[in-house]
Amino acid sequence: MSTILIVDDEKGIRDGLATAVARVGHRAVTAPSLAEARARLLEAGAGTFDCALVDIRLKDGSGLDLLRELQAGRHRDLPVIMATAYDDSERTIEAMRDGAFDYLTKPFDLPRLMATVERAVKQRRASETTIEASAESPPLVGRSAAMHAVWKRIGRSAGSDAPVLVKGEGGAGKKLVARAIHDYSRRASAPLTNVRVDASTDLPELRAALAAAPSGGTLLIDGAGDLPPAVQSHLGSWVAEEHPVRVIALARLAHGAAEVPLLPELYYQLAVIEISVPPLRERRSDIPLLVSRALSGTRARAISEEAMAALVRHDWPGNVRELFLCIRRAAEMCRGEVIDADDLPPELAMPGLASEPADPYLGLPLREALARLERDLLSAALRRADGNRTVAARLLGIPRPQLYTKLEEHGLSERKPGSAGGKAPG
Ligand SMILES: Nc1ncnc2c1ncn2[C@@H]1O[C@H](COP(=O)(O)OP(=O)(O)OP(=O)(O)O)[C@@H](O)[C@H]1O
Repeated sequence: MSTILIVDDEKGIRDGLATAVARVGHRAVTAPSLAEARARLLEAGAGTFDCALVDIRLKDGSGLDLLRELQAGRHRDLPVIMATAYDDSERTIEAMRDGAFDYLTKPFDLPRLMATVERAVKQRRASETTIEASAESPPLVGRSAAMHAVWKRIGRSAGSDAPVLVKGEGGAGKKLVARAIHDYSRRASAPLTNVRVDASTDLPELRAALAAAPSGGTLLIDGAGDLPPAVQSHLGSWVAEEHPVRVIALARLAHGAAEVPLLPELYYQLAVIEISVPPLRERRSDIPLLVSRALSGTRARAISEEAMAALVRHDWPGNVRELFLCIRRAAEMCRGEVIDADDLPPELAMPGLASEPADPYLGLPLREALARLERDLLSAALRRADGNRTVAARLLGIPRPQLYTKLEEHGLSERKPGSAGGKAPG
């Protein structure tokens, strides 16, 4: 039996967690505040607790402070799982950097939480150096599970000096990730030097750039995958040697590709830590947050539901950069303070037009063409949502009952997602 320390100021959550922990055969010790948690830890021996589950926002302070105290003291081997009700990239990164075992958001997915507790109990992790907090918070936005995984890797990388390879499609946010690693590392007050390389970079140029890297800081090599093979090979040998600078390399993936175009001898030197920044189409739940970020600084204040649905269903081949540009342009186009669907480029507002020739609609009376377009959109949304109607309604930006009515109207209610299509009802 293991003993789990649960620190949360909501009684319902404390009791619920204690019951869940007891159900899998562990003993729970609960504390409603930081002060009580400190008291429990003070009276306990170093091996008393096997895992701690700590809420980040407590009435009498931050759970992160407790995490740091634990890491610095005799309980430094205690795996700490941090929890918060907020989507908060900054604190996720801080928590992971400062040695949290894992980080979970509320409301808890109980099976996942218990699996994490089990992992923590089994695998007491080694202590990590506590690093002074960096004053600068990264401008990274995201609430998807995929981005949470990225925050965690940033946090882990920030606590290490090993080379990092950040890969992802163009505009996905690789440079921002690299900056966050630097800002949260103990090198934060030293310079972050950006060296942009490409297919035309030759050996003398690369040598000069590497020789100019200031010691103590971080060297960002942007475009490592585009270098000619002989130059990649030289870079690989250089990274293998000791240098007073930390290397972070960025490699751009072609649209839809998973592999980085790097020679193995360079790849294995760089990818000691590898971070993959997912394309925006694989984390559509981040789009609304990114849109609010993009709106700040423009004269638009908000975005209509219809326009947001169009943004969420677009595939964004240019990723976050393309989304930001699109919002800035739409903000210029819009008449009032709210961006509407017709302020967006036509291929976003009417996706059928972009992916299919206009012929199926041309030549039809307008009412019939619109009905056909609506049917095509419903089919496409169902296909993209794998038949899940709640998701399809969200993609289309309409309430679920309205989706049911429309599916009924178009004779699509009984169809499987893959088979929807064909002619509009006459
Ligand atoms: N998670 C994010 N939160 C806020 N802004 C983001 C995020 N990801 C990307 N951006 C913004 O999107 C733009 C592109 O990001 P960045 O330059 O880091 O991409 P990249 O992957 O390095 O692109 P490329 O390979 O084309 O150079 C920048 O304006 C950046 O600020």
